[in-house]
Amino acid sequence: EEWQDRGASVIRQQEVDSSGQTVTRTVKKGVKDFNFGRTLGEGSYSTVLAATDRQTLKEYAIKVLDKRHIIKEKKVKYVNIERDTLNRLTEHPGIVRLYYTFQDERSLYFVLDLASSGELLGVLKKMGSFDMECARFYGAEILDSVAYMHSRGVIHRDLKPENVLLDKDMHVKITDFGTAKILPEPRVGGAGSQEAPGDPTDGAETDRAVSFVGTAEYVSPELLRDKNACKASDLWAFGCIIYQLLAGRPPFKAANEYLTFQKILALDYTFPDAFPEVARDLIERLLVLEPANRLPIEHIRNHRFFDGVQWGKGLWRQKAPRLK
Ligand SMILES: Nc1ncnc2c1ncn2[C@@H]1O[C@H](COP(=O)(O)OP(=O)(O)OP(=O)(O)O)[C@@H](O)[C@H]1O
Ligand SMILES: O=C(O)C[C@H](Cc1nc2cc(Cl)cc(Cl)c2[nH]1)c1ccc(Cl)cc1
Repeated sequence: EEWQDRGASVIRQQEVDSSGQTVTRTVKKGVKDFNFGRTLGEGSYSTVLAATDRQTLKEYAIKVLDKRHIIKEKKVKYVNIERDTLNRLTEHPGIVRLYYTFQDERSLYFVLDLASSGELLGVLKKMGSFDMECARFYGAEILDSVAYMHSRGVIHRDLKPENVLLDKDMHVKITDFGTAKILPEPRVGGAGSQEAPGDPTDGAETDRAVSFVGTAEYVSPELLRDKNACKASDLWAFGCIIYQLLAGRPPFKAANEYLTFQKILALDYTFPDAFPEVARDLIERLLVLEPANRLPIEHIRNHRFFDGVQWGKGLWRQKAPRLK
């Protein structure tokens, strides 16, 4: 039997020895337990490699960060936020799972689920755009994953097709939690415990200097206006993603970031001709300037756009639709 202390790299294994005694061995996972393979990609502060556990032969993605670089670039906070956030999000198929973290003298290591089919953005670019069946399936898996994150008090804050990875069966694995926000535990019975998703008191960035702004095309108006991100900010990004899956481009895109921000604040976007009406209706209820007026997740699940979707385990067990 094997259980592991979340996030630490300590694994305890129980075995029964020859005299019938139960023995618990403490095993520390480290670099030498893995065979490293091809490079899956590079980040600003990281390299992600495919790797195989030499004992179990299980395949992982290992994100390697250079300590000196992390310290020099003042990214220590982001690395520890990524670790703490992933440690809270361990029970959902749509979130890249963190198995262990460890370090050696030079580097830090995140041992993660391997998402071997790359980024949703890459697949979307290859297809041009998705048909309604594919947009509905990927929209549903992303929404189900966001609902789980929010239920665990986590706001992603940088949802976009690059951060939606795909596993070998073409199911969603959301990644990149270094810029997520972990909401303070709601006070039991206190005024704040009835928070609405768009309620600015729901643990939004209270410090004056905003610590993080997402990616221009998906940034919410409240983050641009009041420097406050809330759960509903992820629903704004979700609306942008659904639009992009069907249109092949995001709703707010201009020649530079400043002009993109102007379009967002002015809600200046249009739908291409022949854009499916049921998708248009959903998007119009998500791309709403006032966060509290955006459709809450339970209402999104019941929207006509998702008619026919089996929510829950069925969604994750079914075969992903063939991209056409
Ligand atoms: N679990 C994973 N499985 C497969 N590929 C991954 C996984 N995690 C990241 N990658 C790929 O590795 C690359 C680097 O990812 P990483 O998260 O280290 O940096 P990033 O977030 O893409 O870049 P930045 O740090 O600049 O935001 C990305 O292109 C991503 O597609
Ligand atoms: O063992 C743990 O889980 C806790 C450590 C905490 C930690 N040790 C660090 C050392 C350095 Cl130099 C930089 C960062 Cl960001 C560091 N973060 C850790 C190790 C590896 C990773 Cl990927 C994240 C955090």
